[in-house]
Amino acid sequence: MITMDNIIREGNPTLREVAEEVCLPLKEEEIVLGKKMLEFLKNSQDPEKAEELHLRGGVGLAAPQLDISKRIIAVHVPNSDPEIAEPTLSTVMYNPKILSHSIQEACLGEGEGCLSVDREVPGYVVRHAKITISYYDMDGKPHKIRLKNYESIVVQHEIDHLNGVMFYDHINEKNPFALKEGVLVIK
Ligand SMILES: OCN(O)CCCc1ccccc1
Ligand code: NI
Repeated sequence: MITMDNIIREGNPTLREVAEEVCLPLKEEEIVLGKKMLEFLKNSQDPEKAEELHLRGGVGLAAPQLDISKRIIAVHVPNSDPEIAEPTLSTVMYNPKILSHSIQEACLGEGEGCLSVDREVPGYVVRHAKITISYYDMDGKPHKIRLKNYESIVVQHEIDHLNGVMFYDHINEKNPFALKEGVLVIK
């Protein structure tokens, strides 16, 4: 089971590498890794398990954060409506790729954090508002989906990890809360 001890922190060079694509058909160990990454996210969002295992809550995780430089990410985004148990996006993505994106940009109103960054880094992380991505799932099945709002932001944060990019690389150093005209601020 993955715990915080398995997550490497900023300063580890793996976080600045461009990760390798995985080959199809997926190796058993790559499928098992994906399942463990998703399990970690679910545990991190379960109050009892998170406390018991000392987990920071996470909605996404990328293999390089486990010191595995492969293009594998997991996302588990709960529904913003607490009445709805079904997550809005819960999957493992192999070789995720942004095929196209909106001109419009967006950012989270509260900024971003990262399980590999043990400090607050205030500021707007401006990203594409909408993206169309392709990826393979754990069964090796190809997908092409469009994402917007919070899900789009999370997946871009994770794909950044596959390219050695950290969220604070996007923050305007001079004025972290500078916002160009028309950028959508997601609450
Ligand atoms: O890479 C995963 N991670 O460090 C956990 C936090 C994920 C995340 C947090 C804020 C906005 C987008 C994504
Ligand atoms: Ni991160």
